[in-house]
Amino acid sequence: MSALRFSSRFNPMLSNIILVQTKSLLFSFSSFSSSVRKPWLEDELVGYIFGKKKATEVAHLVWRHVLHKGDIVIDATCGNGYDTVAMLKMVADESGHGRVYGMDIQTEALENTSSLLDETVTQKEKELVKLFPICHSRMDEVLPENTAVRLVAFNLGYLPGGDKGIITTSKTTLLALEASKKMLILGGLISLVVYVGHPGGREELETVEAFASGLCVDGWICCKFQMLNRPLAPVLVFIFKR
Ligand SMILES: C[S@@+](CC[C@H](N)C(=O)[O-])C[C@H]1O[C@@H](n2cnc3c(N)ncnc32)[C@H](O)[C@@H]1O
Repeated sequence: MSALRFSSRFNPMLSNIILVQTKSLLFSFSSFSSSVRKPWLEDELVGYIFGKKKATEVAHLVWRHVLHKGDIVIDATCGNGYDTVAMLKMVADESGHGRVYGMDIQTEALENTSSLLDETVTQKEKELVKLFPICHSRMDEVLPENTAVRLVAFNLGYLPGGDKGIITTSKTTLLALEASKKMLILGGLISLVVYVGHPGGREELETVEAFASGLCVDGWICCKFQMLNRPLAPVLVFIFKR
């Protein structure tokens, strides 16, 4: 596993130091998804490195690099719906193709997601979203058999503004990762934003890392983005199926 260090010495105002542990750099994704250079992706990564972009923004940019109109995607943790809306915008097309299968164990989260969809997308686009009040470990039960999934996204932890006691857990996250692995098509991505500041968060990150580290190099590219001097900052993990 290679490691790159980006230090803030180019700009003394900035204090972030980032460790990028990767079996291959993020840019390797481009050789599989498109040969066209995407300067905005570079901008977002540089923004993240210099503390101007959030982990979720980087995740959305990476999704945009992988997704096409008409794709089928899974939001494994709908929460307040921001990720659902972001991925819907990337896959929805005029002909009504593209699907977002969203799930959350809290009905409050699904209601928030539904309200955000009402506010931000058209009724036709909203019809492309299917929401399920279930644990993401059961995702294979709600998707039609042999569905070709391009993206499974996890934004782990608790519902912002909700009950902080209801959180994702290592056990069900691992089961959901195993299910995602089976459903993903070649060129697909499992994307995780992992929070470590709450009880169980660090253990959950270790579970995610162990899962990703165990995938064969021939079939998968697995990388992690982590702030070194902000130990409670969210960690980004991308698992790309070659
Ligand atoms: C950090 S929030 C997600 C934020 C969301 N993606 C957004 O854009 O607003 C994490 C969500 O995961 C949900 N969750 C917890 N355990 C879950 C499970 N086993 N299956 C599905 N969702 C779960 C929580 O209810 C919470 O709404």
